Amino acid sequence: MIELRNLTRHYGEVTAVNDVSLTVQTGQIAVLVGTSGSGKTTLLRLINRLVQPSSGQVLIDGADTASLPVHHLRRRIGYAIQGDGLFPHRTVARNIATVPRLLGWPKSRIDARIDELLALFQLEPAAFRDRMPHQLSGGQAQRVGVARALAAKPDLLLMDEPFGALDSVIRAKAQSDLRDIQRQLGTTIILVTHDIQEAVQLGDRIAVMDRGRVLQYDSPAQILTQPATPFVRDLIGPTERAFRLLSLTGIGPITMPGEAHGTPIARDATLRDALAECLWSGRDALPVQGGGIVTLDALRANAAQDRQ
Ligand SMILES: Nc1ncnc2c1ncn2[C@@H]1O[C@H](COP(=O)(O)OP(=O)(O)OP(=O)(O)O)[C@@H](O)[C@H]1O
Repeated sequence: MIELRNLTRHYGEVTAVNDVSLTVQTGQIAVLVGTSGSGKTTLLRLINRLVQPSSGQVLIDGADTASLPVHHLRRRIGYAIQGDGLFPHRTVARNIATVPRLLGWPKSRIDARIDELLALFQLEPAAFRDRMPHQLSGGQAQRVGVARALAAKPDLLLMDEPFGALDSVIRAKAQSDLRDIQRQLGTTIILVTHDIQEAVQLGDRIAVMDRGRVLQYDSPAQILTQPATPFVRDLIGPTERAFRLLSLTGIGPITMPGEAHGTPIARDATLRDALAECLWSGRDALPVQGGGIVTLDALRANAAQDRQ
């Protein structure tokens, strides 16, 4: 569990982070969103002490990080940044091995970990181990960057706009890969993004920041349906919120017995997918793969219920 207690950081006249307190449970993803200059990156860097707090504390599993040597802390906390940050003159394998080597892991353990992570990120180890970063696509380099951050099995992974440089197709894939990998490894993640949809899709909790303060720290559904301030409401986009909310729920709960025509929708589709398919194909009901149907009426009733 990560606890931030009254964290503040001043830069001269500017208060980049202003009295922030929040808790991230082990194995959860917390996403920091907010306008440019709201303090997201500074808050992230206060956690691994790339930036020193003016006041306040960071506790990991109850231990104040101020009492830990900085190098020890950085090895327990993975850090992945936009544009991957790979060392350009080191192979993929050497990049991933950076922290395990610092920790003095035996070579056999490091080699096994490199292959395990490459396979996890769907990069064939034999083909990618010895490549140089310039021989990777942007999406592949990004995955290697995240693999490197995870190499020494950190308690916590900090990610600063990790998918910012990717196109929307690769970005969606990288997001769902991250979710899967996070579930498999149980890593606690704190992630900064500008993209509200990314926050809604990835976050167990979302912290909305403005001028150094956290205005609301809640589940995506709470943020969407009960924005704490007009700023939060505007940031999540009043015209988009209905669709964002639909994207949080699978079709399972509204699937009912019945028959419908046309191409079936996947059983793990979201309510948003189902609505889009109804609108696109001009159907009032969709068959669901494996049996049952989803109707436009049920989608509408569900959306009305979520708003209450
Ligand atoms: N090293 C620094 N020296 C002086 N001011 C700084 C420094 N780092 C950040 N700031 C200021 O602190 C505030 C918060 O910056 P920060 O980078 O944390 O915001 P951000 O929300 O991550 O922004 P962005 O989304 O644009 O990356 C800004 O006003 C910024 O100018």
